[in-house]
Amino acid sequence: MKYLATVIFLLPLIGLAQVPIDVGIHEDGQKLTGLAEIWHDVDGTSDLEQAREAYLRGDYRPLESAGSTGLQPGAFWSRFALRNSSGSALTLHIEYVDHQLIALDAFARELASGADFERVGRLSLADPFSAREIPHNRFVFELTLPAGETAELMVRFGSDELGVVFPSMRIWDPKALQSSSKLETGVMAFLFGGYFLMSIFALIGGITSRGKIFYIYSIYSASKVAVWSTILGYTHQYVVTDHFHWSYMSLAGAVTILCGLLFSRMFLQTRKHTPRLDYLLRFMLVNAGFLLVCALLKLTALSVISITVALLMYPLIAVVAFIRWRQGYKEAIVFALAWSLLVLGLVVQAMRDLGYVEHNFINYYWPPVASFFEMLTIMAAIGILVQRLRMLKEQAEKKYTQQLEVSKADLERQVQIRTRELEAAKTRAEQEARTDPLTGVFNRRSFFAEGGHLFKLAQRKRLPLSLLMLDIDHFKSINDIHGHATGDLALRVFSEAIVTHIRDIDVFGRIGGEEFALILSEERAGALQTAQRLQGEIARIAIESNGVSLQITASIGVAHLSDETGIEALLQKADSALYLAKRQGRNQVVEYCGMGQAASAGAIE
Ligand SMILES: Nc1nc2c(ncn2[C@@H]2O[C@H](COP(=O)(O)OP(=O)(O)OP(=O)(O)O)[C@@H](O)[C@H]2O)c(=O)[nH]1
Repeated sequence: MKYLATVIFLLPLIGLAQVPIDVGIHEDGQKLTGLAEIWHDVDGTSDLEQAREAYLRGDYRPLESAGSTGLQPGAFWSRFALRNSSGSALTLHIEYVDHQLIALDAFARELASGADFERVGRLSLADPFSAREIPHNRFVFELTLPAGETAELMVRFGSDELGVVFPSMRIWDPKALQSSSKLETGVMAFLFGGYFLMSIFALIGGITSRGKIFYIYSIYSASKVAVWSTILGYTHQYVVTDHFHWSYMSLAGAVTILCGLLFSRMFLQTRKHTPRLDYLLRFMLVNAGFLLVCALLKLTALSVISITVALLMYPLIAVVAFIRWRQGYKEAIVFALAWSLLVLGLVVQAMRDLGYVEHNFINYYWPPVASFFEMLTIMAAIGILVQRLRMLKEQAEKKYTQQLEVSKADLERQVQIRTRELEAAKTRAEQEARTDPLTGVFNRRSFFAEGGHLFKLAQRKRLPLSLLMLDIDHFKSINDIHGHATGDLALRVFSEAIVTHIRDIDVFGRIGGEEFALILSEERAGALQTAQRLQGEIARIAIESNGVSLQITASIGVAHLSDETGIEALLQKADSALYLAKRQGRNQVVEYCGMGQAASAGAIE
């Protein structure tokens, strides 16, 4: 029995135990504790004793993948040995290779000493950050190795219900880890500062332009700071130092995925231009919402499934952006490039998490750096979009101004035409109001108005004035025999004949039916002479009616201004003379010669 126990005890040293890793004073993190002896504690409940038993049973195997266990439940144990080959006592800092783990427990003893293992590290995400012996954003524990000693270590990597574990650790001397950590934090601070600046710029852009897209981008960029600082452990280190929980990583992830999806849908205008693909984006949004709820409720398995679905569907957005570019939306190609950068980073991360790609410095930082360049490129896409929209706006404004000027000139031209038309219409209306529509000479009202002026002038200045009343003889029979139209024609021709043979200053008008009146600024002799001349002109009128030439004559009564008070009185006198002319046989000029003249006063043949 004792022999058997000795064999079992020595077995690891003979067959299973891997060659110890030589460590010295200058350890720069290049050496890894390795994946040679790994054991999967499926339900995660085994303690050190049980892990040792599993080791002695030979259950520890090299990890088959490139670095990660893939998504697995429970815990993983790693066994390795470190040999101090420096010749003096060493203090080493052993750092977990990946971001964060739920819990890490490390035990050590001198190899082959048969001594009990001692705990050298106990790190838990749930513990306050101040509880960490080495204040580092990743799990680090300290190991002291006396000169020439080889230590055997058992490390437990606990991932709670389900998780991805990288069961290997970097070996550092404390100073090297410190300076590397400073450099790393400086680089990350630069990236976060960049995200933050982009967020602020976008916010200012949103406030000045009132563009919703700027606000979403601003939140998206800020969420990137949240998600990467949480994943990389800085939130636990600097912000939520006491009650950090793994679900905060899912929470930050859900928020950034939501923001990214909202931003993409808005930037690419998928609802309008690619409605079918937009349903997929909506599904992605619902999934991201689900992830948010799972994170809040701290449901590990569902969170992991949801985030996997979200990331698997991420490349779709680059495809949509490409389609939008093909539809003629120029900025979409820049967006497609940006999103592809992000997807590339996430693919690298996924490959690493699933154990297909080796875990190294480059693929560890690729995702946050790719994410940073994604945001920078999107910013450029927004810039191009804004520039294009501004140009379109300027062009539209220019076109609008030109059109406005053309319309204005058009309007002015139309107003001018209309004004001229209205003025002409007004003149016409005034003319029509003043003239007799049939003959075009003054009507009765304007004859009295115009004649009234002449009358008053003559009265005041004692100038001569005569008034002639003219009446076409037997006009009724012209109407009766030749028709009313011929009567009208006779009236027109008669008027024209008179107008043609009088002066411009004379006032001639139609005062009723076939009665006309003429005011002359002339003395008796001149007036009578004009009357006779007009009589002669009238007699010469020949009106063509139905092939017959029709002659007309007119009777004229003449009165001269003496002591009349108004033009009506003078007209009455002329009318008396006209009456006499009619009575005496028509076609003659009769002059009014005072009261009682009706018998014969001055008939002129
Ligand atoms: N065609 C036409 N006839 C008119 C117009 N105004 C009045 N008359 C006619 O003129 C005629 C005037 O007739 P009367 O007053 O009897 O005089 P007359 O026939 O000219 O006879 P004397 O004056 O005595 O020579 C009437 O028959 C009216 O109907 C008009 O605008 N057009």
